[in-house]
Amino acid sequence: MYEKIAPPTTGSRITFVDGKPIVPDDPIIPFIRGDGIGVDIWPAAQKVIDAAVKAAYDDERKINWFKIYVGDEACEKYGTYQYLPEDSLTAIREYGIAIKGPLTTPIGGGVRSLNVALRQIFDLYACVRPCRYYTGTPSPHLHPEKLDVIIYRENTEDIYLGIEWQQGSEIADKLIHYLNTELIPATPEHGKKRIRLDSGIGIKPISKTGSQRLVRRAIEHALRLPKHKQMVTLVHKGNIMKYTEGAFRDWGYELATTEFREVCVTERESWILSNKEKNPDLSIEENARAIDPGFDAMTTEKRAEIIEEVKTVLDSIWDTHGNRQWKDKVMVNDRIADSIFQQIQTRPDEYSILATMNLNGDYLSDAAAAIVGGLGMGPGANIGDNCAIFEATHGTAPKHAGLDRINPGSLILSGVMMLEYMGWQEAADLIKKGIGGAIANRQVTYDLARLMIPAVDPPLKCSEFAQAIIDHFND
Ligand SMILES: NC(=O)C1=CN([C@@H]2O[C@H](COP(=O)(O)OP(=O)(O)OC[C@H]3O[C@@H](n4cnc5c(N)ncnc54)[C@H](OP(=O)(O)O)[C@@H]3O)[C@@H](O)[C@H]2O)C=CC1
Ligand SMILES: O=C(O)CCC(=O)C(=O)O
Ligand SMILES: [Mg+2]
Repeated sequence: MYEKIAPPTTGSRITFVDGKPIVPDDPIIPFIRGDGIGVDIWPAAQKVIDAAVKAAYDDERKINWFKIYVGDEACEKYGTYQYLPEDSLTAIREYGIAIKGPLTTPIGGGVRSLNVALRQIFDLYACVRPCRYYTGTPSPHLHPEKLDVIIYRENTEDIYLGIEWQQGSEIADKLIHYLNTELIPATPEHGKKRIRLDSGIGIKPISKTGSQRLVRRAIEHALRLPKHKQMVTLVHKGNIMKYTEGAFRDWGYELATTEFREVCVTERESWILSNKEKNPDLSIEENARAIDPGFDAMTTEKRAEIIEEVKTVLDSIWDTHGNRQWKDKVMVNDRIADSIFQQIQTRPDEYSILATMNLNGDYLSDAAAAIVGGLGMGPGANIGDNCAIFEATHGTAPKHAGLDRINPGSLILSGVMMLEYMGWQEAADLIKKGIGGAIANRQVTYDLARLMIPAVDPPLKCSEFAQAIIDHFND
């Protein structure tokens, strides 16, 4: 079945039932070392994960690692441009859960991004990136501990579909001509707009299916959080792009108020309900005026729409959500993408799960990681219904490769996410404790060392940081 690799001779397969992994005590887990700093951070992460499993379960549980090849290492083993060999895809398909170091986006060879290709091949539609603060981590913010968010980033469409045509290519020219002469003139709202003839063209598809399955996972995750963190914020630029970004928001709300009706309340619904709770005699129109301060300046139609909204909310959910019952539900709200970048800095504690389309989530996950210590502390998971691949938020950081200096924290924390996903919480908790202990004792790599006051000099090496984490398991 495999051309150049062989699975470990001991261990069992992880299987999936209804989108959930069924994990044996001796799972076989494929790993991709990764390019660039992969040579440094993967061995460090593997050592910490193995030590945590051993410390938590002694010999009752053990991961049987299966080395597979993607990226530069794959080209060495399988030949030029063999970045993504079939062997590796078969292994991930067979064993269900994998973990990987970062991969360089190759130039040539017909592959855009190996990282994106893996997410698409296995339909890993939810890119989950938690950003939480470990005490003692240096940060440019006064209160980084107030940020504790989980980004749910759609992982298969938007720019990740990568459908675009180069400026000057035959198809780009044809498409521009067709748009300028047929489609745009046939759409009155586009008026006299025209696409410049020397444009490259990219397509931004946002589907209802893709949006709702992502938001579904985000709401399900919110339901597992403590009450005060049960909140999902739909991040979008719907004020500018109604039918893609705005539709993502609308489909998110639709899902929350249908499939999750009993357990969700939207922000606007909560205003309507609480207005009536504060003043039971409030008329529908007064309530509408209170939720929309610009009410009196609106057109008659718009006012009627808001009055209808208030009436529908009170008629349909007052019994189940009124009288403060909504306070026990998952709060679903939305924020414009540019605004959320300042909100996570100025009012971080008002957010919990941020559900985003692809591009917004890419930017937001690096920015949020910066608040809690930088990319060295930014873990991630790509989750689908039959497979999951765990990896850090950052890339291959080539200038640091092979120097045993980079921070492995991001991949180690991705390992924590993997253990939690497997239900091996005790091992995950040991690692989190170890990371907290190492940082609190100022045992850190260069990235955190240079920001600490006073600076830590010399910083720990990558491998030494891994050992320090293990040494702090039992603090
Ligand atoms: N999922 C993946 O595998 C991803 C792959 N990539 C790919 O990686 C390659 C390099 O991308 P690039 O733009 O340089 O971005 P990177 O994320 O690789 O690195 C940018 C900078 O971020 C900091 N950084 C990254 N990782 C760490 C870490 N573990 N610890 C501490 N600091 C860290 C370093 O900053 P400093 O030097 O200032 O300390 C580094 O120079 C490209 O080919 C890109 O396509 C990019 C993103 C994700
Ligand atoms: O694969 C790449 O080159 C970029 C991926 C990326 O930026 C991400 O996953 O956040
Ligand atoms: Mg990115």
